[in-house]
Amino acid sequence: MQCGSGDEIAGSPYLMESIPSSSDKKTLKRLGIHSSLFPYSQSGPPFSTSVLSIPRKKPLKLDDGRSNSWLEAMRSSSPPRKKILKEVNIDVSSDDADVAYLSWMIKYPSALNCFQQIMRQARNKQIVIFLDYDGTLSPIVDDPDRAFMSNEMRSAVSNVAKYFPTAIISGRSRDKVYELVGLPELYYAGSHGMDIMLPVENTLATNDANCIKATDQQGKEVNLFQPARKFLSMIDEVFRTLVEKTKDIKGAKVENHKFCTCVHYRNVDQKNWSVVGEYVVDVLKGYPRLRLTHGRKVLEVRPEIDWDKGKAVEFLLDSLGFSYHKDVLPIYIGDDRTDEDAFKVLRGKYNGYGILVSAIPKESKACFSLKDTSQVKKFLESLAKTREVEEDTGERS
Ligand SMILES: O=P(O)(O)OC[C@H]1O[C@H](O[C@H]2O[C@H](CO)[C@@H](O)[C@H](O)[C@H]2O)[C@H](O)[C@@H](O)[C@@H]1O
Repeated sequence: MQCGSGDEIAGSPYLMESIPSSSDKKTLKRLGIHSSLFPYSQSGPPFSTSVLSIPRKKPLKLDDGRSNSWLEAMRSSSPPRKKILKEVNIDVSSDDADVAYLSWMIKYPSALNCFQQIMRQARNKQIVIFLDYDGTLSPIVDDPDRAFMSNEMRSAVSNVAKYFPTAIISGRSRDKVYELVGLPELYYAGSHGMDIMLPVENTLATNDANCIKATDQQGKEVNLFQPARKFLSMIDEVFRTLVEKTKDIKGAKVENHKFCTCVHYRNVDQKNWSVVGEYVVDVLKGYPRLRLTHGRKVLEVRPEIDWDKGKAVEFLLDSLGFSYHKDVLPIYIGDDRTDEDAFKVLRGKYNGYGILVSAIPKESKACFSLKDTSQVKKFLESLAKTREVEEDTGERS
């Protein structure tokens, strides 16, 4: 089965060269984020190293190469393509951009073009679908409160869930993403996987110390797996401090996602990005058990626990009874750096497929790509249709 580079999944995509992004460097610099906040080696792909750890006692510095990579990652965190090209002062025609995108697709082929191959690989396996929300099911918009998914997308997701276990894994709070998606038949994980809702019959979750019983939106008893429970009040405190700190920065918006909080800078004048970055870093100096990551024009504060979207995928697969890797083909569709943790887990352990949603070339651990949310919808529709036909013709029962 082909994955990315056109070779077998095992190994080959890693042999490809990274696509460097100088725009990210500039962005982080503008955000005033300090290099000592970024303890990871930058020799690998930028996404997999996108976690900022707040230093315990070290002074903050901004002057080594590592911070530049982090800055680059921040800068490139948002299409549209034309704007990005303008931001990095590259004089390219759209033809050049198209060529760059097409070359990138050699490594990350379209999941639509490779659909038959994906289905062949799924033969005799249970497909499990994982979906990110923002930028995957809903287009990126300026106001996070208005990031709605279309009814057509909702029905595509609902159809897929008729045939395959389907989970949403979002950086938003679980309640918020449930409200936006509104499909009770799905599994939901909010706060980057730190808040997972499972049926009460799920014994794996029931036996875990991080698990509590609760009721869902329909009043049904459920298990909630919340590995960062003890950080609840700390996150709330940081949220309130960040709201206060950034209240005079026009366009800054702070969201409370229960187990993490974030500061949006999408609508902040670029000359003030460094102020936003400095304020967040300043606040976090008082909280050594929290760390900083970033998404698309957003700085995210979360507990420094060994948990991310990748861990959430593993937990959900185990909980749903798919611990035996050969029986399952997990597919994860996402657009964000935080989704890279999940892509990595899928590749490494399950021979599953990460699909990156991106209209611009980006280095990723995904195997395939889709250009935008409309292609995501098409892919989901094809999955449901294919399985429906297979069941109708008795090819699969
Ligand atoms: O994991 P996700 O479901 O992708 O959530 C990640 C973040 O998504 C939201 O922010 C992003 O989308 C907004 C609406 O399109 C956009 O305005 C913002 O710039 C993006 O970063 C959400 O508001 C964040 O809290 C999530 O962490």
